[in-house]
Amino acid sequence: MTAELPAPSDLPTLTAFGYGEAQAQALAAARETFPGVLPARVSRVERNGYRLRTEAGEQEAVWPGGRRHKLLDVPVIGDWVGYSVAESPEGAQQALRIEAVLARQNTFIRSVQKGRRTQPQVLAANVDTVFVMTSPEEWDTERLERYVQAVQLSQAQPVILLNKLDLAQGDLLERAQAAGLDAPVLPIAAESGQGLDALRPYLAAGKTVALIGSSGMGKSTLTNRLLGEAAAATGSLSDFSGEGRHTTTWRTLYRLPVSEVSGGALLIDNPGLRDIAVWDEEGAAFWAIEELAAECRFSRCTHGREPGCAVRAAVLRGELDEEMVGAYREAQGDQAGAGNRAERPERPARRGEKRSRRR
Ligand SMILES: Nc1nc2c(ncn2[C@@H]2O[C@H](COP(=O)(O)OP(=O)(O)OP(=O)(O)O)[C@@H](O)[C@H]2O)c(=O)[nH]1
Ligand SMILES: [Zn+2]
Repeated sequence: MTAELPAPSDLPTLTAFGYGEAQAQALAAARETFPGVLPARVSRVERNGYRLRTEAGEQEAVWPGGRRHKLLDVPVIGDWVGYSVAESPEGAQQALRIEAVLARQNTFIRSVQKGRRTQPQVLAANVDTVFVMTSPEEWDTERLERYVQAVQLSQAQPVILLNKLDLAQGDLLERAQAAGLDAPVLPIAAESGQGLDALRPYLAAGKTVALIGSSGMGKSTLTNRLLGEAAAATGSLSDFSGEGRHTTTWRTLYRLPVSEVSGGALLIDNPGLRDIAVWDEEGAAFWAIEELAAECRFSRCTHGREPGCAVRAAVLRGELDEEMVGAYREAQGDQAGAGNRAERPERPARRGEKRSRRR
C-alpha cells in the first residue's frame, strides 16, 4: 500500500471488516494532522497493546497516547484508526503505531467509579446492532425498556433475543411480542439453533454487532454457535481474530465467517459491555462534549474561559447541561498529564476536591 488515500474498493480485507465511504472520509480528515497514516480496525484490546486488522492481515500495534487531549479518544474495540509503521529501536522489526482514532459512528460509554469520582470509559465503538439477550425465566419488560433506551442513546439498533425458546411457557411469546418495546423481539434457542434465521438481516457482511445481557442468558452459547457453525461451514478457523473457540479473555472483534445465519458480520465481545446498567446519560453527554470540542478554536481547549469554545457556546444555547460540562472538565483534568492507559493508577484525591455529579 502507498500513502495515497486508498479507496474502499482497493481494500477488500478492510471492507469485509466494515470499511466504507464514512471511514475513507474519516481517514482523509485524520491525514490532515497525521499525513500518510493507513486505515485499520481494532480487533483486539490487550493489556499492553492492540491488534489491528489491517489490509495486510492482523498485526500488533502500540498506542503511544500522551499527546491526547480528549478524554475519550483512547482506541477501543471496534475503532477505526490511522496507523503508521515505525522502526523499532533495533531497526529490524517494524511496529505499527496508532496515530489517530478515526471519527466514530457511535460509542458505548459507561461511567466508572474511581474512588469517590465518576469517569467515563469508552467500551466499544462503531456498533450497528446490539442484541439484548434475555430468557423466558428472566423476562422483565421494564428492564428491557431501559436496555433498549440505552442502546438507542448510543445510536445503535437494539434487537431483543428471547433465548431459550424451548423453556417458554404459556403465552410468554405472545406477551413478549405485545409488550410494546421499541425493538424487535426474536425468539431463539441458541442451544439448538432454532430461530436463528431471524438474525440474518443483522449479520450482513461488514455489519458490526454486540451481545449484551445479564449472566446466564446464553451469550456464550450463541457466540460459540455462530463461530462454530461458521467454522463447520467453511472448514476453517483461520479467519478468527482469536483462537477459534470463544473464550472471553480480551475484548475481541470476531469476524463471523459466512454461514446459514451470517453473511460475514463482525461480533464484538466485550465483558464490560455486557452489563448495560452502567451506560447512562452522563456517558452520552460526555460524548456530545467531545464531538463539540472538535469545533473549539483551540485544539487544547479546556472549555473554561477560552475564546471560541464550542462547548461553552452549546451551554449558553441551552443545548448542554452545565453540570455535565463541569463533570467532564473535572474528569479531564484528572486524566491530563502523564500516561494514557485506563489502567493507570489513580492519583490520590486533592483536598477540597469536588465530587462528580451523580444521579
Ligand atoms: N434450555 C436452553 N438453555 C440454554 C439455551 N442457550 C443457552 N442455554 C444454557 O444457559 C446457560 C448459560 O449460557 P451461557 O451461554 O453461558 O450464558 P452467558 O450469557 O454467556 O452467561 P455469562 O457468561 O455468565 O455472561 C448454559 O447452561 C446454557 O447451556 C437454550 O437455547 N435453551
Ligand atoms: Zn472548548
